Amino acid sequence: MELKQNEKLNVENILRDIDKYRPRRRGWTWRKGVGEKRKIGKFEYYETSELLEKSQPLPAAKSFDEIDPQPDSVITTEIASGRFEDDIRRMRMAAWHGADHIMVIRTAGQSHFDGLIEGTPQGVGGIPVTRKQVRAQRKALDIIEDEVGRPINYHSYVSGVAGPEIAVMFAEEGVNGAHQDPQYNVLYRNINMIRSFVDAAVAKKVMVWADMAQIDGAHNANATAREAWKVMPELMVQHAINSMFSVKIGMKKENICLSTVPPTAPPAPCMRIDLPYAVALRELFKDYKMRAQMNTKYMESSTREATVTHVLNLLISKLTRADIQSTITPDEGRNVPWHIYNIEACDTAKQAMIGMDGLTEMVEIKRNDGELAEKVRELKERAILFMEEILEVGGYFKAVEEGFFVDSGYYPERNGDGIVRKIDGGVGAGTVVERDDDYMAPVTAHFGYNNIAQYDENAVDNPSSLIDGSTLEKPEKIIFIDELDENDNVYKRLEETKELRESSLTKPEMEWHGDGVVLLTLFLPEEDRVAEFAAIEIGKKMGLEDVEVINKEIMQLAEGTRIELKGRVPFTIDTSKLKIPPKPEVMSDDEIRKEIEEHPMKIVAATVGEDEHSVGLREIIDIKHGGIEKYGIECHYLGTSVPVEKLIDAAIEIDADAILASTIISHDDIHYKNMKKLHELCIEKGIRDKVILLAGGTQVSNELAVENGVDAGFGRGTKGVHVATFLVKKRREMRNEG
Ligand SMILES: Cc1ncc(COP(=O)(O)O)c(/C=N/CC[C@H](N)C(=O)O)c1O
Repeated sequence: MELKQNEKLNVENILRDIDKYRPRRRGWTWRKGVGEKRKIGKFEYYETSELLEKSQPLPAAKSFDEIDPQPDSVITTEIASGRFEDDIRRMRMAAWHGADHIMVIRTAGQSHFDGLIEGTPQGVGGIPVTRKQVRAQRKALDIIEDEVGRPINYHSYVSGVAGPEIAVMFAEEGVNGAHQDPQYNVLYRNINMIRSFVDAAVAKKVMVWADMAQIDGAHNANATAREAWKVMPELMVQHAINSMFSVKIGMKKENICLSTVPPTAPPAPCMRIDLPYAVALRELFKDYKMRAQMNTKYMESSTREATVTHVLNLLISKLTRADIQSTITPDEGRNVPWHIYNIEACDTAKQAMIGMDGLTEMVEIKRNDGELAEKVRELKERAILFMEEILEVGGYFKAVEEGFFVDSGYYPERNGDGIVRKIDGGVGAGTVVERDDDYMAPVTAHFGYNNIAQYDENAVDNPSSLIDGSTLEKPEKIIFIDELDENDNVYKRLEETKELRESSLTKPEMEWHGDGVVLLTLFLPEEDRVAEFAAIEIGKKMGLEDVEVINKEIMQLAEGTRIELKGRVPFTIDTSKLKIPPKPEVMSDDEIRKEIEEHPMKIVAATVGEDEHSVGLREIIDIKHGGIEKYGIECHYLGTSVPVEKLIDAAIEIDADAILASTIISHDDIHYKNMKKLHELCIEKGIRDKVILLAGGTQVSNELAVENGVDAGFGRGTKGVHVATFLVKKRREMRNEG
């Protein structure tokens, strides 16, 4: 299957023969071309990776020859709608916007499932990670990565009481990365610590076989702590525990990624708190990879505020190191992430990192003296003291029993309110049993005593040879279960949205195909409670259903409130009935230049009426902005607030081929009234059939301009080439008629 950029990804094709799909590779892929300087467009870049074959550049790229430089860090987007089939389209959007690490959140509470879930049930706040859903998404990512031209890493979570089973399924299905950190089970899911660490050892051993990248769970302490900056010493200890445990299991350090989050956010002086921590961490763990997370703790419902915080987080990444730059959607503080915000998050990371390309060639941090040096040293000392105290009390399990972790004190200060777990408590307590002497498991990547020799000396290094290969060698041995629930499955869900896929009907969506959700931003000159309830009324009167205010920001307590409202539209739009005007044709620069050389052209131009705006017209004329002068057209610019009469007299005086009237102000439709006046006065003066009349401005529509007598109207986004093309074509038409 190959994707065509102007065709939608067909989910049914992905599901077809899904039971026969095999992953194309194992393990994690870092970006290529990192460390090489490269010229992209007119610029030299120091810290980029190879370009994509296909991608969606930033909006401003239209002023820079549509270049789309790719940062050197892998960029992550987290996807969590609960319907994997809808998420596949979002993955494609994210890949086009530069994401090459797709992290799929699991459905709420899957950590407590003590086995694999099968089929394709719908999830909540994430998908129930099942073999079929993983397989379908990895298969989809194969064709998406072929389309954009860069490998994409697929990632989810190995945790909970079914950790080892998930790890094996991920290894079988070609998953490229996973969170794995037994501390997560213990602290946040209250799973018995002995069970968690034994499971983690088994799971990590399988992840080593699959060459998966591992992300730890330290960021959770940041998110859980009362005051996030207080747990900085502890975070380094948590990183150390999981990293060294992983090394002991055989995981290579370049696959061990520390999940590090800048702990604070404005209005705290966050750079002075977060930067020392980032420096200390990277120095202590210089042989490991850094997975820079963006702050999720201090995110409210303002996407703007979250984005600014995230740009500050990216500055820290650029000043220190980020092998993986994970993005958090700016709407995570208000709903399960929507497509548009996954893409905003990817663009924020790409835009900021490319904008800061090579920054440290000019700016370096004051590492050896002053506040930073003191803070770095202090953080390292606190972390080492913390680790030493763990050893003193008898090790990690004892320390957890004594509530060492996520205490609200800034270690060694302790407030006694840390998370306490008992060695013999929690989910799965007492479920770890000693292996019998004759225990043997004929499987690959087995952790611990396997006693193979007593069965076959030759199989010691290859236990699965006893059963002619395990599923890791013989994927045909995998038991693929298609569906378990005749109602809660992808086919039923696809039935619901079939009409939107197979007809010309369409609906807006934010999270799921056909959900009808739209987002409105409005301002009400009321205090926030009044504004909130007035906004809901407005949404209802507009015919929206399930109207909900998802963000409100006080502009001033009495003067007014900014509201963001979401609601559902109950209707569809039939795209076959839309009247879509043809895109303006554009001639090539050479073609236009040749025509003007053979038939010189003169124009007069001005901003008419009482209108002082000149920028737009200058962009259309001036050679600097790619204006029409660059084709050799002789332009006579009369300035701003020029009366229509004066503009016509000038055109007559130089025998102009065309008059360009710019008109930005649109109060009381003055722009169309000036166009009508221009047209009628040219008729009065007897030149209307000899001169081309063009009008332009941000509020101008071609239909209304032509209705008011001019030959064409040019609105927002018009470039010189559009105007020059029209002038050449219209004059040819007039010459043929003449
Ligand atoms: C080490 C670890 N294991 C498992 C899970 C998930 O496990 P459940 O299925 O119990 O939710 C997590 C979750 N972290 C949140 C993702 C964060 N937004 C991130 O980008 O890292 C985790 O950190």
